[in-house]
Amino acid sequence: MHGPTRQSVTVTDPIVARTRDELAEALSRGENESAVVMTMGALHEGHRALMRAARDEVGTGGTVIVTVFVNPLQFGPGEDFDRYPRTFDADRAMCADEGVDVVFAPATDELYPHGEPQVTVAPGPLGAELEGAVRPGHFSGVLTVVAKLLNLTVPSYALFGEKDYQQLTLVRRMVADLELPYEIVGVPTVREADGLALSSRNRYLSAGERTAALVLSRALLAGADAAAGGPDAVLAAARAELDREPDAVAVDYLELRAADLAPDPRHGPARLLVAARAGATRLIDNIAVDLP
Ligand SMILES: Nc1ncnc2c1ncn2[C@@H]1O[C@H](COP(=O)(O)OP(=O)(O)OP(=O)(O)O)[C@@H](O)[C@H]1O
Ligand SMILES: CC(C)(CO)[C@@H](O)C(=O)[O-]
Ligand code: BAL
Repeated sequence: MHGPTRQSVTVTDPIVARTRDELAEALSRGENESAVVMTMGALHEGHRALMRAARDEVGTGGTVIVTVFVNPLQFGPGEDFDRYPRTFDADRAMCADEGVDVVFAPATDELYPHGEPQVTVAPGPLGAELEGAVRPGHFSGVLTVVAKLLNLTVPSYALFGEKDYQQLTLVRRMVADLELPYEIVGVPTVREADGLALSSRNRYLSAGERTAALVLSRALLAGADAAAGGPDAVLAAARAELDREPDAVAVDYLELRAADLAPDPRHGPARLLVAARAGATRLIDNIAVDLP
């Protein structure tokens, strides 16, 4: 009898492209479909889910690209651009683990060689609501860099997490309104076992703030569970959960929107969204709600 044999797994390092020329050279090697996952680095299991979904889209013969770029254009003054976690070695290791083919990690002046761009993408009215109301200019910065990264990576698919639901919605709208030839794929939110949505910013939280932050997912679940009672019941149930611990977090908004984020949904698929600060850390989360 033979004992168990250990299967050896070969992990191939992805090509790391720092310039647009290196990216073009790396992409010229792949002949099949490609998929891109755009990130700001500090990768976690949510990003891993996006990489796996990307691989599912293109298969083993396709090319999976991960971009790592902390985009200054989407940060306002006083936000955390300077202290945003930069963990490139660990990020590259996760990409290798997931069989990612190409990591595009440009410096700021590679992507913005003429400084701040003169021509940017206007996100429309939704860009000034919810996150956009708290972070003016944020979605113009996001959509501008997403458009640039789409056009540099030229993927068949681009994957975005539902955790940033407004971002996903606006990216879909940009692609539709500007006739961009890319398919946008949304990926469900990955959570810790206790419900907290994974986020690179979770690492800013103290133990007490992390516990306090759990009120967000509890409020969303309470809201979704109350869907049979209609929109007012959803909001009341979520609000009651937040009010149970008034000092846990400082809520920026709790809103129920249609699935496309139009205001005041009455029936059908809707989305309950929340944003709050736990200490100095801003967190967002959302959940699907099925209104009768
Ligand atoms: N928990 C998650 N589940 C699924 N997708 C996620 C999750 N967290 C982030 N993503 C997605 O990963 C992509 C890159 O996001 P990003 O690098 O900003 O990570 P993040 O954790 O959202 O960081 P931040 O803390 O800055 O919000 C986005 O499409 C985002 O929606
Ligand atoms: C899409 C994105 C990578 C653009 O900088 C960023 O907004 C993010 O990480 O969600
Ligand atoms: N995850 C969204 C990017 C940002 O907060 O700037």
